[in-house]
This record gives sequence, C-alpha cells and structure tokens, in this order.
Amino acid sequence: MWCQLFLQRCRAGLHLFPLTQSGVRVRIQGRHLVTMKLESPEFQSLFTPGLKSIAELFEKEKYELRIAGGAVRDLLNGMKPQDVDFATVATPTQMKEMFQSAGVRMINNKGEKHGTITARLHEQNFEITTLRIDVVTDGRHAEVEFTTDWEKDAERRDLTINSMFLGLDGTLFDYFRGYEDLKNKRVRFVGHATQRIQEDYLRILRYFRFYGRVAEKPGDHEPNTLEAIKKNANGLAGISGERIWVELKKILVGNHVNHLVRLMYELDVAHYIGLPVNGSLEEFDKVSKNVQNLFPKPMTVLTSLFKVQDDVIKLDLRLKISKEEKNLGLFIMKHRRDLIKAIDSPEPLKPYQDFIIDSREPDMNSRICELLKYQGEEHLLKEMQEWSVPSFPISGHDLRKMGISSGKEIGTVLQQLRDQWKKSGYQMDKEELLTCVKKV
Ligand SMILES: Nc1ccn([C@@H]2O[C@H](COP(=O)(O)OP(=O)(O)OP(=O)(O)O)[C@@H](O)[C@H]2O)c(=O)n1
Ligand SMILES: [Mg+2]
Repeated sequence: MWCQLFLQRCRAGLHLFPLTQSGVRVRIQGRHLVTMKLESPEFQSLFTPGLKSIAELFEKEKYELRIAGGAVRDLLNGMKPQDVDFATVATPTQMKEMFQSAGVRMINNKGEKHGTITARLHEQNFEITTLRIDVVTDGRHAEVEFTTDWEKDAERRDLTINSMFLGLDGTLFDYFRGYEDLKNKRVRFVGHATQRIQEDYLRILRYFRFYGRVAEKPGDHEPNTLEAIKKNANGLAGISGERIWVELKKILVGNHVNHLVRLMYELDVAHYIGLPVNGSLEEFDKVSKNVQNLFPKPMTVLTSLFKVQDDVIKLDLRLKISKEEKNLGLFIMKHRRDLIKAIDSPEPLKPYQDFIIDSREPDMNSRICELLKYQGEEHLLKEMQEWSVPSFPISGHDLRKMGISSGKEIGTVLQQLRDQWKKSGYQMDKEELLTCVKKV
C-alpha cells in the first residue's frame, strides 16, 4: 500500500519525505499549498466521543471542518495541544441551525459576531469559527467578513507556524510554508510583517513569545521583521495592559529571554509595555541564567530589570499586575542583597528559615523560594522546598498554666522562648522549652 502510494506520488511528480517524529508521512507540493498526512498518537488522542459526534454532524451536512492555528503547530511538534480551535466553511447561522436540530447545546454566544460558536458535547466545549477575512482592523479589534476560502483565512493569521489547518483525517493544509518554518525553527509573519502587526499590535509580543518557543538560538530574525517591529512599536500603546501582561509573562519564562528583552529595548518596545526606561540589563542577564531550569515565576525574572521601587509601581500602572505579583517584586527588590545564605556555615539556609518564621506570613515560604531562584541557589532551593515550616510549640495558655498571669510578662517570655527555639534550629520541643521557663 505504502509502495503503491510512493509510486503514484513519484509518477505525479510529487515529493516524498521520510517519516518524522510527529508522524508526518507524505508531502505533496502544489502551487502554494503543501499537504501531508499526520498520524501521530497526540492527534489520535483528540478523538474523544465529543469530537467524534461533532465530526459526524459536520460530515452529514457536508460542511468541512478542520483544526486550526496553534493546535496544528503543537501537534506537528509532537505535543498534545492545550486548547483546540476549529475552523469551518459553515456560517454561524448554519452551525446554529445544525446544532439546534441535532439537540446540541451551545454556550457563550459572545463570540458569534466574530464567527465563533461554542458547542458543548459530552462535557467538552468545542470552539468552532467560520473562515473569515478581517476587513477592517484598528490594531486591536477586527470587523470580519465570512468566507469559504481556506487560504484567505490562513492569510489573516499572524505567523506562518500558526497559519496551518489539519483535516480530521490527518491531512495538513499549509499555505505559507509553516511546516517548513517549524522544522527549521523559524518564526516568520505571514506575508508582510508590517501589515500583520498593524492588524493587531499585540502580535509584536506574540512574535517574541513564539521566538522563545520555537527558535534554536538567539538572533535569528529576518531583518525586515525587526524593522517592522521597530516602526510599529508605538502601536502597543493602544493595547490593554492585561493582554500585554499575558504575553509578557510567557516570554519571561520561555527560552532566549535575555536576548528577547534586550531586543525589546533595542526596538523601542520596552517603553510601551511598562518596562523601566533604564532597565538593569546586566542584572537581567545574570538572573535569567540563574533561574534556568528552576521554573521561576515571571515576576521573579522581571524584577531583575528594576532598580527602584517606582519601577514596580509604574509596571503595575501599565499592566495591572496582581497584588501578589506586585508584592513579590517589591519583596525581591528589598531583600535580594541583604537576605543571603550563611556563608561558611553548616546551615546556609538558616537566614531564610529564620526570616520565614519571624515574618509569620502564610505565603512567605513561596516568596523565599522565588528569592532563592533569583539568586541562583539551586541546592538551597531544593532544601527549602523539602523543608516544612515548623510551628512554635508554646502558647500563652501554656505559660498561664505555669502561673505567669501578667500579659506583658507572657509576651516577654514567649519572645525569649522563640529566640531559644530559633537558636536550636527549631529542634527544641515543648517540654524542653518549658524547662527553660523556670530559668528565665
Ligand atoms: N493576535 C493574534 C492571535 C491569534 N491569531 C491566530 O489565532 C490562533 C489561535 O490563537 P491563540 O489560541 O491565542 O494562540 P495560539 O497560537 O493557539 O497559542 P497558544 O498555544 O498559546 O494558545 C493562532 O494560532 C493564530 O493563527 C492571530 O493570527 N493573531
Ligand atoms: Mg490556542
């Protein structure tokens, strides 16, 4: 069967290329379109009872349905996508009619204006969007027109690697050499970078994010892409802080982050997304190396750019970060130089442990772990993650039972006992501590 197919393809003057990890078998080169067949286990695993029912419905009505965009990219990379978007030639009205008559529930009708219908089957949501052309864009939103032309829909997407479709039989439809770019680890805009960016300025940050995800090494950009980013960076001023923060966070914990943040400064992007004017790029370089493989929070990495507290406040004003993120940034800035390991001590972690016990704040443990990542203390981090915060075994009630009745005295004794307990490396138990009371 495979040989027959091979001969057929050769006779037709089509290319064949070897089986790859992601299970791609055949490549047929036409004018623009490159198609091939995907048979990977990740792809097969998408076929839940819900998807099978949806596929049957669309097939019965003869509306073509394909997986679109990011999910195709992930599948070709051998990954199971987190969320799967579907595209179809059916209009929202046709989909609604079809789902209604089949008794399929539809939810979340907010997307309909842009062609998206969400069907809910077997406790799974399916977001299905009608093929579309963005007729008017203001750099943030688009007015759309529906189409039945798959290539036109691919053309309005941001990056070539995000512009592919996958038929439910595994056929890949690739109009802009996205698969080739994915294999060569290249991130390119579909068509003209300037046009794609002006349709939605957030795409500047999406470019950086996908660069961090796909590219093998830093600095591998097409010159006209960088030029287009620089010329259009000011468009980011009109993008909401929340959207920017979502992208920026992913960039901060992706690959090549040091390179990408430098690029943000070189291309004038930094200024429009709330980063400090004179970000500390040297410290960023050091910290981004320190945190490698330690799974830092995005804020931990970002804090290394900040020199003064005001930098965090300004970032918050622009991006509306969470209170927890803001506090983490402020905490790391305050303690990055003064809370350090005990050098030449058998207990290098002790200053951090003491800090946690003294602070009595519930999330201090996790902040200290972030500080250790920031400082590149991998071994101490491991130790800290395995350490469970001991609780002080004595209460005022215990002292009262021993005959100490004045509140003030209880407070003083408790503090003294806390100090003893701390000195013992939190080893002394209740009995041992209470013996000390007689001596105090
Ligand atoms: N500004 C944007 C956002 C999205 N898209 C298109 O819409 C698809 C789905 O968008 P989204 O889910 O936001 O991103 P993904 O590429 O799927 O990335 P992720 O894995 O992070 O979801 C993208 O692949 C891309 O084709 C686009 O062209 N321009
Ligand atoms: Mg997605």
